[in-house]
Amino acid sequence: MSLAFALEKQVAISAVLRACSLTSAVFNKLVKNETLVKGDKSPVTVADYSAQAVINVILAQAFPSDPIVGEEDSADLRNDSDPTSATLRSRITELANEALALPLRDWEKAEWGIGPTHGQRTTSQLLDAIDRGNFSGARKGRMWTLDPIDGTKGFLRGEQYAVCLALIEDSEVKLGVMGCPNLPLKAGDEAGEKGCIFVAVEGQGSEQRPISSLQDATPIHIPTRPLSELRTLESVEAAHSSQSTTGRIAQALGITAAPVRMDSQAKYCSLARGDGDIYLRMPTGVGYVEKIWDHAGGSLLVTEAGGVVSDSRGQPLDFGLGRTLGENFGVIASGKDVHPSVLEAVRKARAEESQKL
Ligand SMILES: Nc1ncnc2c1ncn2[C@@H]1O[C@H](COP(=O)(O)O)[C@@H](O)[C@H]1OP(=O)(O)O
Ligand SMILES: [Mg+2]
Ligand SMILES: [Mg+2]
Ligand SMILES: [Mg+2]
Repeated sequence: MSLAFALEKQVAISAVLRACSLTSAVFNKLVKNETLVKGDKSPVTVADYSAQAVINVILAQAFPSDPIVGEEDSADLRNDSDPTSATLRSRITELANEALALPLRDWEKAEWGIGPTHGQRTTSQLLDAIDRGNFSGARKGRMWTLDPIDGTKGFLRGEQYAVCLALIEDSEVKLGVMGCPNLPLKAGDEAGEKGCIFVAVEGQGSEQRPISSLQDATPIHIPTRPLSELRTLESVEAAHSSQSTTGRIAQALGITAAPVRMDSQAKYCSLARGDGDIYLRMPTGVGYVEKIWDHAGGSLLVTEAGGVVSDSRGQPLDFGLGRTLGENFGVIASGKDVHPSVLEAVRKARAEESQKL
């Protein structure tokens, strides 16, 4: 008898790996006019669009009736009066076709829409594939959620980013697959091999595999450490999480080590394998609403590694509200044993901040 979600896991790993090979290749060749600035002022590159196209083509072929909540849409690419738009479209077509046509690994199946035997997809088919990600989310039923490049700013700096795909059923995350092409296999080993994929399935645990050697799955667990040795993990971008609030929380916990800052869900991955202990994401108060694709896979990876993920009030993240997590109360993730102390420190930090107002 095969384990639950065995096929979904294989397809998701294949899709994420193909997207990772694309994003790694693009980074070295990205030229200036291949980045757009979206309505919310965040950057998006040809790599984000083509990675979403690749993953959505594969999901559509393997699971044709599954809806997808994906970050990107093709609206900015369909502007016929803008010459940049045409350049981006042809680059995306080339990149996505290249990644889809890569040779099949021994466990991959051509019926997932991949491998050299499939013909080239047209630009129109690929833009439509990107737009398969326009599902609005739902409390009931099955859906995928995709962030083709989480941490686009990290990607552009040559630092951390993650290709993140998760399967949700009835608001619960069942499967998470995250590819981190720039993450060292061992924390801090910048000179060593980079490129990890993290996989979690509900009830089956969390694992890390080297991108270069996929068969070597290592189960990962959050270690137990004394409070005095804990390190916090937070965003590089001060606009994404209040560094003054996270500083107060760390202080209330008696943590003296500097925070480990990195972009993307690589923070959840680092926490799950014990490279940091407490992921703090505190609202900056400018009305940003967190999106489900930024937390679905990472939160399952942490819970399956023995941790707890909640908002800053201790409430579970709700993946059934639509494309967003609703009102932003932040995210707090850590090992089970320290989580209550972190929530207490959050309460203390908040009280101090309100006294200062
Ligand atoms: N103002 C904001 N506040 C919080 N998160 C944001 C904001 N703007 C963009 N993001 C998203 O936060 C995530 C990265 O945060 P971080 O790396 O700091 O953890 C990304 O998903 C990024 O989107 P994107 O996927 O476009 O990079
Ligand atoms: Mg983005
Ligand atoms: Mg993101
Ligand atoms: Mg993104």
